[in-house]
Amino acid sequence: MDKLLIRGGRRLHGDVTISGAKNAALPELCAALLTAEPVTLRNVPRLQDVNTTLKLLRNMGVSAERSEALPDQVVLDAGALDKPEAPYDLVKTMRASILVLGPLLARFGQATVSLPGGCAIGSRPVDQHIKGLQAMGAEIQVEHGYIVAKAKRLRGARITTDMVTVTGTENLLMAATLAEGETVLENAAQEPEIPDLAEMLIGMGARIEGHGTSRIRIQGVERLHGVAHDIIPDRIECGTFLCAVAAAGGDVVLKRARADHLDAVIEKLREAGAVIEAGGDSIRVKGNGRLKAVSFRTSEYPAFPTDMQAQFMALNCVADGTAKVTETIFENRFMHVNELVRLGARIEVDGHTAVVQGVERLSGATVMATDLRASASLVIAGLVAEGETRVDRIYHLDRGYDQMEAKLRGIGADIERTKA
Ligand SMILES: CC(=O)N[C@H]1[C@@H](OP(=O)(O)OP(=O)(O)OC[C@H]2O[C@@H](n3ccc(=O)[nH]c3=O)[C@H](O)[C@@H]2O)O[C@H](CO)[C@@H](O)[C@@H]1O
Ligand SMILES: C=C(OP(=O)(O)O)C(=O)O
Repeated sequence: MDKLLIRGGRRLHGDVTISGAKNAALPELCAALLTAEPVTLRNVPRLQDVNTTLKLLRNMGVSAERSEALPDQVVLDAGALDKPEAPYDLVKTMRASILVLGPLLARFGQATVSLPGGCAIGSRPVDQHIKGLQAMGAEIQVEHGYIVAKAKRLRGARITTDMVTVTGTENLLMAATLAEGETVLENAAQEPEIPDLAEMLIGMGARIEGHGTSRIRIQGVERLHGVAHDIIPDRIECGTFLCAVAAAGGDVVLKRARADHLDAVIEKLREAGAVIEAGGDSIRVKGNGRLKAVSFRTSEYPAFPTDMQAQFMALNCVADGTAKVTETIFENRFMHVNELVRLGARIEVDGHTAVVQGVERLSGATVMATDLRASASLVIAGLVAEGETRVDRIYHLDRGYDQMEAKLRGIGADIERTKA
């Protein structure tokens, strides 16, 4: 099993190109199910989750290939789909597989999708996806671990989800594009990946207004057509590199980055003492000297993202002072704490809050990645720790970061992938 070996203490210099967003790529690959015409996605990141999604779509009879000449491009064709099913074996490694449910039901009138099950950061139910599709007229049974959904044709409805849900909003948005009449999604998620998906759907002929706000209106159409769409840059990958440079020190330009998608994180980094200069499609970050510990609370966009909580906590571990980190989205997203403590961090967890008392230095050790962003926080901690840090179980990292260690090596980090 692959591990990362990091020798800490190097400052980071140079530039890094940010990849396409995982959380936009996954729903957008699934959106290709909504049409019988070819769909081209550009700026598709090279991630395990993308590979899993392509495998899932191929298993249904969709042709889904990366272009050999242009490897960041994927061409999908769901014209010959013959099996509207997502089996457990493919779904279990990736919760975002639930995103095939809305499109399959809307275009084929039926879908059988395995329930995704729990995962390390929390129980993550999909009741709101089901409730929304039922409001659109779907008959849904949950049997033998599968969601079995049927609808002759979905019909528009007004749907208010109990909480803000990102993939829930995406599933219902995709389903509504082919429903009969108007759908209004209230309490919709506003994460940048939602307007990106909506723009792609509009390019396919969908009629959508209000995306990027908490009320999205969709007028259903009879059919959608093919499109070529560019995926937005990954704001979480970008935020991860911002934290890494701020913590390790140095001067790095992140290219193909969207500062306007990261306002809350950039504000906190500036409060900590990092220098951040936002350009048109790049961000320059300079870290010089010890940062100040900064408290924050995760919440829905545009507030501080839960997907950046672990990485910013790593930075707080070596900052001056004490910070309170409150997680409000997932009930079990502090799994990195015990591993950071193994590196010498001082952190106490009380319910949804972790109190981090900054220390002068961390010391390298062997640690274990427990989920995707936890892995990234351990990499950041390894970059600032004295001596060698070995991060085990990095298949979590590979799920959502495109060649992270190569990108870090490119800016001067001493990091390598090993088998031992
Ligand atoms: C592929 C993708 O885009 N993943 C992101 C998406 O996950 P995902 O879409 O799974 O997360 P949600 O926004 O749905 O979850 C928010 C909260 O609502 C709860 N909930 C959600 C749906 C539901 O039917 N019932 C329910 O109770 C969840 O358990 C969680 O506590 O948004 C999360 C929150 O920004 C991010 O951390 C993930 O990176
Ligand atoms: C939690 C995450 O992803 P997923 O929803 O795909 O598990 C994440 O990207 O941090």
